[in-house]
Amino acid sequence: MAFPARRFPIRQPFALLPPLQKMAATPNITFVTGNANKLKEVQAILAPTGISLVSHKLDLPELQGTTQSVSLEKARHAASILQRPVLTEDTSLCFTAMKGLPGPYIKWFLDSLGHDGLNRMLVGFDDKSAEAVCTFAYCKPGKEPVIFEGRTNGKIVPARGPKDFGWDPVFMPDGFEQTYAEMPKDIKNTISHRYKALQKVLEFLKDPSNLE
Ligand SMILES: O=c1nc[nH]c2c1ncn2[C@H]1C[C@H](O)[C@@H](COP(=O)(O)OP(=O)(O)OP(=O)(O)O)O1
Ligand SMILES: [Mg+2]
Repeated sequence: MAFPARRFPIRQPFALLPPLQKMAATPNITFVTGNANKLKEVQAILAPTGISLVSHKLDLPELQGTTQSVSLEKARHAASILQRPVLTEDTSLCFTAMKGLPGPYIKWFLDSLGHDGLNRMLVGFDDKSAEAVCTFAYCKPGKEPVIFEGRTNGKIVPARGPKDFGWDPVFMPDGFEQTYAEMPKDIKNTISHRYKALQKVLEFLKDPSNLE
């Protein structure tokens, strides 16, 4: 008997992470980002929790430094401008062969070099592996932010799939034959760097004392 084709090819057994659970108390969270695609993914991942997300578009200055320091500073800045608790997020793409670069500077590399240029950066290296890193920061005005990180390993491949979200077409997560761009959104949203970071954000939000 022929088995139906998989909706998404899997190279090795891969456990999808569980959808996030509904929360008892559902706080209103102000998520500050200038990126509409990030916002859509965060809303989709949080939908089962009942959390309502108020989004605020601010063009925040991004200091140079590690992913963590960029993220901390974005959150401090947003909380001080809006004078309310905020959630911000910074995304890095780290090439192993380049010891973690472009990292938090991926936005500028992608803007200048495009998908093809990101592949060309690795032409001289056998190791095409990369790590997608998502760092959320939650900050109350005048307080120190708390950060939550999610990481997904994969490799850099020639662009495949829709080109509407950043470097999705050139990132193929480990265990899959499809790039982030090719796979259905509901699959990306259960394996992604963003999903894993949001799991940790939710653990934190479950404790009401963290929100006071
Ligand atoms: O899941 C993703 N899949 C593919 N590409 C992605 C993803 N997530 C962020 N990206 C892109 C957007 C930007 O080119 C860079 C991160 O830069 P990053 O500063 O975090 O984002 P951003 O400036 O667009 O929005 P924000 O206002 O939240 O800082 O990687
Ligand atoms: Mg940014």
